[in-house]
Amino acid sequence: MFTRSAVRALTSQSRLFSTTVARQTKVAVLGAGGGIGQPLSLLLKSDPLVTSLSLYDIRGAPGVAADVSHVDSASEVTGYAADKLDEALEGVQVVVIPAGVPRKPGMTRDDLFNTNASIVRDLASAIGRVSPTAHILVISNPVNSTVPIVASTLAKAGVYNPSRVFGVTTLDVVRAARFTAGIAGVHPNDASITVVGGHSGATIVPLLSQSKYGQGIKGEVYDKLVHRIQFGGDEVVKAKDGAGSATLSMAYAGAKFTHALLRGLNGEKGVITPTFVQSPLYKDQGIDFFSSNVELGVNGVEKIYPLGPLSAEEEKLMEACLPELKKNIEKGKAFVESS
Ligand SMILES: NC(=O)C1=CN([C@@H]2O[C@H](COP(=O)(O)OP(=O)(O)OC[C@H]3O[C@@H](n4cnc5c(N)ncnc54)[C@H](O)[C@@H]3O)[C@@H](O)[C@H]2O)C=CC1
Ligand SMILES: O=C([O-])CC(=O)C(=O)O
Repeated sequence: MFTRSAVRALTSQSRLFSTTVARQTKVAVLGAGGGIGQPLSLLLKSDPLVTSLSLYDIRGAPGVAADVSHVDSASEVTGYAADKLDEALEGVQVVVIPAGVPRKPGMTRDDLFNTNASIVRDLASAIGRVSPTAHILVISNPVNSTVPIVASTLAKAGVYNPSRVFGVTTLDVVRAARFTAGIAGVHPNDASITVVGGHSGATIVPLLSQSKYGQGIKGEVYDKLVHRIQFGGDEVVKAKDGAGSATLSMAYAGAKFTHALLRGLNGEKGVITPTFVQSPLYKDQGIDFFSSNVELGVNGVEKIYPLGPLSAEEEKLMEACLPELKKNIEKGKAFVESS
């Protein structure tokens, strides 16, 4: 006999992987040995839309692969050591990248740029060479810069397709639903919130006014909620006290976004979620990449939705978001230009 909370847990589990129809999809995780990479690999092993899982890291991927491969789902798992990147990328349709260093207390995501920019550039360059038509899901921070780095690296190699490069901002969406549901006293599944902009502090803009349960939250409670959504990452960095940043919730969010993309690639219609992509929405202000609701389909990005009506508070949040986002994007592009 299931308790009510057990039934709820099963229901939300089935929300993570809501489809059982399978097609042949090979997914690679680059950085599979890390804090995100390991649980993400486990979750992807359980995804019925993944038929083959290719796990790569400069350290430890064969061990993670041996471990995860014993899980009794249908997919095949192979691990690749540091010198086997090209083999890991052979024939993949989707590449998820959580490779790179995480924050310590007192650091911003931008402080990771110097280390992670070259890691992401070199991985993108290998993808462009070995699997140029793969869909690339970038988790490595700072996402506002690493996504332009991937795009510019592929463009330099002559293989860039903007429909196939995504910054994973799903953790912001997951947090927004969880935190809003906590205030409204409802299940997070009912409190879905569109989060737009980018993935760092002020560039994270939750559109609470467009949500049934978000729109009633006002005053100090609203301000605190917005701050918590924008700085949820810092909350985890502080609590981990030098041992890294969000890994488990990020693995969940990464698996959720990957599954959404696989549903779209599988031909399902109406798969819509926020993600950071090359976007026309603020192009007139010199901002080429932006996160908003995107319909995912057989080609990757099928349709980029406009933001819809914003409240006065959200207009102000957007004013703070845009200049910072623009700077982060330009920094990423300039890095590849000068490489
Ligand atoms: N997009 C988002 O919402 C989030 C992004 N992140 C970011 O994800 C990244 C990874 O975080 P964690 O897993 O906690 O770090 P971690 O240090 O635990 O794992 C990173 C892994 O990347 C591997 N790696 C380093 N260079 C590599 C290369 N050239 N090729 C392949 N693998 C390589 C390392 O060996 C390590 O196993 C960080 O940049 C972090 O800031 C973290 C949480 C949320
Ligand atoms: O805060 C960090 O550095 C990791 C991250 O992106 C998040 O948790 O949102």
